[in-house]
Amino acid sequence: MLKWLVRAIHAQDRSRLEQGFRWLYSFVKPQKKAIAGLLMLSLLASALVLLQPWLTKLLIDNGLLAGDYRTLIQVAIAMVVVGVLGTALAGVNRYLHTRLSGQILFALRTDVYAHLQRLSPSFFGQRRVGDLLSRLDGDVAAIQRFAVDSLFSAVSSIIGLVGALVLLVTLSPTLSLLVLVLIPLEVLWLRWMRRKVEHHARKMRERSADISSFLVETLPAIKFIQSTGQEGRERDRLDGLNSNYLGQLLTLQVTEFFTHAIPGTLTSLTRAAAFLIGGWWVIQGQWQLGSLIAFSTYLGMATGPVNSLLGLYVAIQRMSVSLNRVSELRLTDAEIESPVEPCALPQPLKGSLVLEQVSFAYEDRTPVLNCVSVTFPAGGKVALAGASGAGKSTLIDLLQRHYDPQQGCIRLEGVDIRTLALSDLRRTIAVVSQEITLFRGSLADNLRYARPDASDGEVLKAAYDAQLEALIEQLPQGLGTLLGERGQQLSGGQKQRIAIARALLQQPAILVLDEATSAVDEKTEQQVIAAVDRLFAGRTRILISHRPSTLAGCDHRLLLQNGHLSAIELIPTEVSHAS
Ligand SMILES: Nc1ncnc2c1ncn2[C@@H]1O[C@H](COP(=O)(O)OP(=O)(O)OP(=O)(O)O)[C@@H](O)[C@H]1O
Repeated sequence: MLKWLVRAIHAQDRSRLEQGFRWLYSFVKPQKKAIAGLLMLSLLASALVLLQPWLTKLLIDNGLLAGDYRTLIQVAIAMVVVGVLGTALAGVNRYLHTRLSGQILFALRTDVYAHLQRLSPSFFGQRRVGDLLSRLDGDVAAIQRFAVDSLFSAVSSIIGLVGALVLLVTLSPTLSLLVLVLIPLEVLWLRWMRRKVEHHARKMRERSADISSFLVETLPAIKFIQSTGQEGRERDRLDGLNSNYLGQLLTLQVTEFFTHAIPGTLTSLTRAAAFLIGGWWVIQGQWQLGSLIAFSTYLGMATGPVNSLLGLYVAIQRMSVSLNRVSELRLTDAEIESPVEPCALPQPLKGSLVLEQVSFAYEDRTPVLNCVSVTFPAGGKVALAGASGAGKSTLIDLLQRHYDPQQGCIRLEGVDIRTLALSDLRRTIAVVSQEITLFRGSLADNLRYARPDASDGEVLKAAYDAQLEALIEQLPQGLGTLLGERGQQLSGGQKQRIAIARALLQQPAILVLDEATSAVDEKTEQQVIAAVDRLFAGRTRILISHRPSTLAGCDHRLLLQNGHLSAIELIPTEVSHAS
């Protein structure tokens, strides 16, 4: 079944699509019972729909034309009962269907999101956020719609088609031959059109991703755009992107229109032919009027499902485009994985870090670190200096395993960090970097981000230690004040101190301050560093800064230059000295 489906789609990368379908099926499978229940309801609903024209036939032939008023009343009551039952069933169906759709949609989206969480910064560096958004949102929804809606549409179409065909043949086997001409013609047409629809659907999703990317990029930069007076240019860019999208949308609409219009016209022609032939028989007295009306209704009911079954083909094409785009994300391997059986962190953890012959280069770039060996002694306060772009932040990224070195090894307390659980490693080394991440929520929520279980007292103490007292007093609801999106109402220095308070709460064995106090004045910086020294006395601290005053109080000083680390002052190291 799967292989047939993949072959039918004519995908370029069949194995990826096959994997995509398997993935999709793993979400549909647990809902088997709910799906079976809904299918039963659909079956009942379809049977009720099929019953209506037959009741009309009985009403005309056995009631009206036969002059039998009793039958007329009975059929009319039956029609009301069938109508009410059908409406009730449709309501229940709709509720259960929406619930099932939602459950599958959210499970799919959470799964893709969880996979993205495992990918390294280099993946996100190469991707546009807008494109990721459109895959997580639009494409996942398109896949879910296919998985649930199309399944039910297919089942009710098949029931409708088979039921209508049986009733057509019952009413007139000869006239039913018309369907044999109609269906092959429709199939031929739709086979021809399907590639065009697939092509235009893919293009349209790409244009939509362009708009999302534009908005994601420019909305956070509105202030910069205003300062540089480029509002008009950005509006023009958006106009351009909008008209590209509209152009593609219209092309798709026109293609889809013709895809469905021709089968629709063929259906009308067939019905007209049925009326001409069947009508002649009625005039000749060879057939009953009720039968002709019922036949014409069933003919519409038979061609409807044929159209939607063939439309399903188009839906599969479109869904396969989305499934491919989502599969591409899902099949991107995480470069950094937690080991299957991680080593336990040595206890008590003193916090020594050793780099042994570490070399690292970003893809296709010159090496940032070249055979670097160095020890960050447990409990020491080490300054890491170096020109902008020398690779200081990269070195810190290696410590937290956002990347792995191409050569050499990094040891925490003598243990290769690649053998540790990622969560243990990252909990042990807290990094306060230049870019501060703040989320929607209160100041207290943001402070306890890395330690959600911290008590109010602990949060307040960490905030005071990070010199946030003045800010808390100034905010209308103190720690409970909502910070808004990305903490835009805060100064750079305030954000930095929030990040330091977070690290204080986390109580890591190793604390890295990567230009973490660059935005505060020197006096506040001295106070923050003094608090860090007091609270982290005996723990390993690595300070990166361009300010001599920040680096002055360090036990050891290192200079990163041209991929090599040299000691400004001697640091005892077990492996070799700073190379
Ligand atoms: N994701 C990346 N992909 C490719 N190259 C990168 C990436 N991140 C950084 N680089 C490059 O690696 C080099 C080191 O960058 P890094 O950010 O580590 O320097 P830094 O010493 O921390 O600089 P600064 O003091 O300005 O923060 C730079 O040349 C930078 O352009």
